Amino acid sequence: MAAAAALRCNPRPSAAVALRGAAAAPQVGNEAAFELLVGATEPCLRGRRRGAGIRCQRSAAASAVVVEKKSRAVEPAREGANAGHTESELTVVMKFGGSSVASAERMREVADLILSFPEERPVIVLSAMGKTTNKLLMAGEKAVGCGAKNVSELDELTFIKELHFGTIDQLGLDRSIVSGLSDELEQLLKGIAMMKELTLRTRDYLVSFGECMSTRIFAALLNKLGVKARQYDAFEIGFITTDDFTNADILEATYPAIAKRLHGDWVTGPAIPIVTGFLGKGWKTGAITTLGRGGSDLTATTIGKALGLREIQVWKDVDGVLTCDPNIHPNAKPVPYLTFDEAAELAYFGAQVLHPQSMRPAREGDIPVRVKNSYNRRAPGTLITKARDMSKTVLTSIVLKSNITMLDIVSTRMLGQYGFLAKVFSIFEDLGISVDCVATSEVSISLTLDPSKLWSRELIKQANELDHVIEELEKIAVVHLLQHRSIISLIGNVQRSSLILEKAFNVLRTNGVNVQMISQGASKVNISLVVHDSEAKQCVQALHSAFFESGFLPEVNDILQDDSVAHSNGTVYRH
Ligand SMILES: Nc1ncnc2c1ncn2[C@@H]1O[C@H](COP(=O)(O)OP(=O)(O)O)[C@@H](O)[C@H]1O
Ligand SMILES: N[C@@H](CC(=O)OP(=O)(O)O)C(=O)O
Repeated sequence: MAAAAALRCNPRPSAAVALRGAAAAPQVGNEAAFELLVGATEPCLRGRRRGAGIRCQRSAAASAVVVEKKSRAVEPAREGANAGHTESELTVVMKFGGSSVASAERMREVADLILSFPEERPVIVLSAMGKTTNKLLMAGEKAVGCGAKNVSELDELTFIKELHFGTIDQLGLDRSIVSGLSDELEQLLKGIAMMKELTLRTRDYLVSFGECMSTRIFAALLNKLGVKARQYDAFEIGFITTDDFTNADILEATYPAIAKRLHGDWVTGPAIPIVTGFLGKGWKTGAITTLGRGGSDLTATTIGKALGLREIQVWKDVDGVLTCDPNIHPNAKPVPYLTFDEAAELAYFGAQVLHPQSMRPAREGDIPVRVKNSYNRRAPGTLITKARDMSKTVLTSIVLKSNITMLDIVSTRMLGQYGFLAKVFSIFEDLGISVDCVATSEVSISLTLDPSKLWSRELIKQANELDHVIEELEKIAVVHLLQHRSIISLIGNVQRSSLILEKAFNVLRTNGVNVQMISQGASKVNISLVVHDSEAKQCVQALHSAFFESGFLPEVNDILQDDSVAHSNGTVYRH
């Protein structure tokens, strides 16, 4: 890990540039759109400098792990069709999640959506189709115990094959695009069945088939439509990660590597890059890694920073980031603007809509992120930028993270007061466990364990690991383990914390809820309240009604009622 850390170098902020709106462009025919997409002759003056995000020095070690191999790429149908138009640069990255590309019909829709922005030269990042990742994981779990001869009959494998081959048939494409991968997948499942074991490394290899198949199908579709596209597996073009299977971190060497590859290919033969989201390559093992569930958002922001693009767009199945999870409250409303800090906090504390780490490259590269709805293109979505006018903002969004573990740690006074806090945190450091919410006094600490780390390492399931933490802490303290707790995070303007807390506690008292811990992050955008799981949903619903539906935040409602959205350069367009 020390060597991995050495590969990182400090990101530099890049100069802000004017934003051009992603206003709905007039529809054009596919051929015309193709010419516009890949054939514009003028240099991209409005965009960012290419590779603005790649100034980091590449160490010898980093160079050694950069993968330049070209393989498994679907070659464009019209190679060379735009020779002589190589001055243009890629402008945006557009990421489409599993729900956006869940079927043949959705793939057609997404192709049409991309072509409706003929002025853009996009990099496309795709997730696996629909629920493919879940199905692959389930197939792997079942394979462990089903015996090699029964693998072909697994419902999940049948589902995955039918989904992908069915989509190919409906789109009029050639089954050979994914037949090799489909065979390889079945072989892998047989291997798992024979070994009776599914390691984290094998899980990552297993789930990679989802993105590898969806991108091949989509690239072939665009090529069939006459729009030159080229498929890329992220792990073959320089996405270098730590070897933390199922939750790998992107290493700094990634930025220059992917900028070189994507830009280089674009210049020599323009074709829309279609890149697998979610996947990388472990720098030591050379094996396929994944970036944690929902990791395609991070793939997109990494590409945005690497290429210094004008904008990063993440297309979802909701009208942007909402005031709370729509599954908890059906009246959740889109939030028009967020800062990177707000979005990062929101994602970190459990809003499924964005990957927890995805804001980091965007913030480092100062590249605006737009969250849009691929099912409702005209909805303005959410624009996430470095700064925004917070003067009228009180609360932006309410986030719930359930089933977290809380520890109450009270000193036995064996150590001095100074030593106590240091010792407690050194135990977490030694065990490699992050904590998120913390409240302390001189002799006691309440804390919650980092949910994102818990998910990836399945710490709760691995009771041994939790026991180990407690065992170590009990050498210096009395420890109470409190499970089935929820963190309710109030994301907004903590400069107005008294107002937020007054309102929130009023609501909670009215609902008879006792808050077990409060923590106000140094980031100044988040107040976290810990309550029991059994009360959490009801609390979020009551808080949402009080803050967003009762006229308490008239200025927010004013913004939401206005169907216009302002861009960060101050221009406003109407839908
Ligand atoms: N605050 C929130 N705003 C928007 N969506 C949210 C929020 N919290 C949870 N969600 C859920 O996140 C989903 C979108 O995220 P995700 O499924 O990862 O999208 P995709 O697969 O398209 O990338 C929505 O369908 C919604 O159910
Ligand atoms: N397919 C992966 C990666 C991903 O980003 O998916 P989505 O964009 O659909 O959340 C997952 O399900 O986790």
